Amino acid sequence: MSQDQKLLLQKKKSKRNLFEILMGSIVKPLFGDNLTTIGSNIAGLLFIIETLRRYFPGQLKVTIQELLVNAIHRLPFFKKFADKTLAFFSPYAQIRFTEVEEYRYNYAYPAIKTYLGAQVNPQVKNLKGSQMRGRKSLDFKRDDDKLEDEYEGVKVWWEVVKFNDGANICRLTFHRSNWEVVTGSYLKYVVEEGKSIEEKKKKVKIFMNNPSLNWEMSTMNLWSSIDFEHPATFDTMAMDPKKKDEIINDLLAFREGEEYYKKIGKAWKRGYLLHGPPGTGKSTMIAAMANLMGYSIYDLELTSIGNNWELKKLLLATTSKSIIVIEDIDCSLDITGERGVKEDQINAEIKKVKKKNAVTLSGLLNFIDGIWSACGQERILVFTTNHLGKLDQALIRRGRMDMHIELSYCRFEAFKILAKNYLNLDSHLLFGEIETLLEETNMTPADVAENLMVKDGESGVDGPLKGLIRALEQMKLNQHSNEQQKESNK
Ligand SMILES: Nc1ncnc2c1ncn2[C@@H]1O[C@H](COP(=O)(O)OP(=O)(O)OP(=O)(O)O)[C@@H](O)[C@H]1O
Ligand SMILES: [Mg+2]
Repeated sequence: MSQDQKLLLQKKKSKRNLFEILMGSIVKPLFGDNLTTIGSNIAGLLFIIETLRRYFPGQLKVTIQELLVNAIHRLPFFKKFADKTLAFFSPYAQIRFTEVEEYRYNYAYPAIKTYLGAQVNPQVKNLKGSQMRGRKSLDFKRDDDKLEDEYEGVKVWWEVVKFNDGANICRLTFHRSNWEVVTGSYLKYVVEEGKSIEEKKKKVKIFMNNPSLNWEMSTMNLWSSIDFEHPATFDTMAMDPKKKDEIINDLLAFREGEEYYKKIGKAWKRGYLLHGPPGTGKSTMIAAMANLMGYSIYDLELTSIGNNWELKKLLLATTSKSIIVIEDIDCSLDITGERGVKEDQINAEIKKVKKKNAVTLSGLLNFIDGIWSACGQERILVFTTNHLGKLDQALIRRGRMDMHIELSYCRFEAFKILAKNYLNLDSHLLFGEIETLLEETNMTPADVAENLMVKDGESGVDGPLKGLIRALEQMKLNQHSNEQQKESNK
């Protein structure tokens, strides 16, 4: 027999001895004198086991614990008695985290569960494995309902308790002498760690508001969502690199800005107004923003909302770390009329339809200034428009929309990014000619991109580049004849 085996045997023996001693002291009197003493002896037994459990929460064998807990739960009187007495003398304290606390969802609960689930190492015996859509790797989660954790040399014990009615709690046991560490920094650490794990796993989603006619009483039905899988990034955005860097830096500073916003006493929100002709990349930039920040998008369709109250309700149901988007703001609500813009026949028709829509400019402004500031943290608001001049100044003044971003026709700097994306080209003999033509015409990045797509049967890069030159020359001719036409009409 090896030295190790001997030691193990010795350990086992000593454990059995302790158990026998304990049991002996109880069993003997238990069956001694008469039956009337049995009740109090059972209580004594339970009391001792419960004491052991409380004094050695981590060490006691699970089977004994379960035996004890089951026995105690079947005997409410003893449980109450043991609980009260032991709570008084026990050097251990417990904190319970329930999913719902005073009728409100307890956000610490899922964070704690995520933290506990993430404590995976080779010593763990029970794991859960899963693979989410779009992921290559498998995820493993701890599947034990008990966990011993250590933080700054302090030992604590977690237990996830599932009740028959479906409610779950996470229970933390720790020595009272560690009260400061546990309630001060440890729990903060656990919740933050859990939230950051959730954050990393979170998939970016796009939410669309359901027509208010379909709403039910519950707020769950206000928005429908799907996974957001748009491939656009700032790398692939064709625009002036300096302007691009400015926007990226602004977004990143916003994300890291919690302390700064607190210091200056402003709500942690930022508004971007994207304006420019169709096909210049406004919607593409919103996708790039979402991918850069890892924020979900709430695509707000104002025309399907009945009134300002519904707008409020929708906005209050958005989560933090999100981008709330209102595309084509000039077409979404009747906010241009106040400025007396001349309307043509078609616009007048559209206005008639819009009149029915009761979301007003003041409703929207109230939201930006008031409710907007009150609803949680970290939100970005993006408006897009093709017609900056049509918008009411009140809506777009600085402070409401912090940054105005103009997306415009494709010039050479933007073209180089598209040439890299579509043809993997850094330079080419035809670039010079294209540069001059792009300066002389107004072609959108969407049209340039379309021309750079390699057509069926084409190989190499010359075909798409020459195709682009032809399209640009044609555009130049058209622009020229349009100008001549205008001149002759004068
Ligand atoms: N600046 C750009 N960089 C990269 N791709 C672009 C850019 N602008 C347009 N595109 C391409 O053109 C397509 C249309 O662009 P997008 O939908 O973003 O335009 P938009 O400005 O939102 O137009 P609209 O005003 O009509 O909504 C995109 O799918 C994208 O491939
Ligand atoms: Mg768009």
